[in-house]
Amino acid sequence: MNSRTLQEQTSVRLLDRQAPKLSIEHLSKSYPVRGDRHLNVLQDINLEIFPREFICLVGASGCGKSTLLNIIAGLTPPSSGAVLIDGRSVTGKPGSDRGMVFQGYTLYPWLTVAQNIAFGLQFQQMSKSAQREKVGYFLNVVGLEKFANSYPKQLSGGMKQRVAIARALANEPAVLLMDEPFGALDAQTKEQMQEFLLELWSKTHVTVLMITHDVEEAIYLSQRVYVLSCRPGRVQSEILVDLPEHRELDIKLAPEFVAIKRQVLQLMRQE
Ligand SMILES: Nc1ncnc2c1ncn2[C@@H]1O[C@H](COP(=O)(O)OP(=O)(O)OP(=O)(O)O)[C@@H](O)[C@H]1O
Repeated sequence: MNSRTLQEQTSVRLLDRQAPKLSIEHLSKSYPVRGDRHLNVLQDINLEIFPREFICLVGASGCGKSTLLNIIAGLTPPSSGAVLIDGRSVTGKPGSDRGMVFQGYTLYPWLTVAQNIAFGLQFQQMSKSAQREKVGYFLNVVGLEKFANSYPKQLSGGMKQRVAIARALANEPAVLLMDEPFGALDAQTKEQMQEFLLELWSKTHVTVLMITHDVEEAIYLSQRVYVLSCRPGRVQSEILVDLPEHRELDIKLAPEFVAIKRQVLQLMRQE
């Protein structure tokens, strides 16, 4: 089986002396429900993401994946526990250290592609020419130079998500957080976007945490997959995706890929 235990992976990292980019420590979240009862959505979540890792989080619907990502992004407060980026606690307001891409298209319809990408830059102390240069760079990275002056309604779903990713990356986040970014796309566009995302990740070296329902997508994109159990959401297991870093779509048919997929699916069924 192409997986290592958590202890084995941890010892490899200790040898590498690598500090985590993002750490979640003993994080729990509950929502008040009727009367004085509480719904425990997340319980004692602990996870670590190392610089330049691409990590996916999978789990059944309603197990708290979006809640966890929203807490990391600073959109929802945790009930207890901490989120650390580069060792510093960041629980609180959303910050440019955490770029977020959602499933729904969240572009500003009245702004052009270039203006959407530039949106966060105007709040930074950056000259207009530096902003233009940065927008040009990210338009190039996501392959949309020709659409700089188009409006979101003139773009396909995949193109809109490229713009959303470029907008998040332009703020140079420490971690890129993605919540089912390709969930609304048809199967073919989704595969194109997966290829695009892997290429982008190898170009930018950004650290990524992505939520997906799609186990195949999680394995294709990531180095490790966290499986969340339900009610309350807990880290049920962590699978190492021991596949070459450079991946073509055909790898999804390889026996080692299928073996990891079987392992993840079995873990998800166990819970
Ligand atoms: N603001 C809220 N108040 C009360 N309960 C909430 C709130 N937000 C989420 N929940 C509950 O928390 C649980 C987890 O929701 P969440 O959206 O995080 O799950 P998920 O794993 O992302 O689901 P899906 O995969 O279907 O998107 C659900 O039972 C949901 O009803």
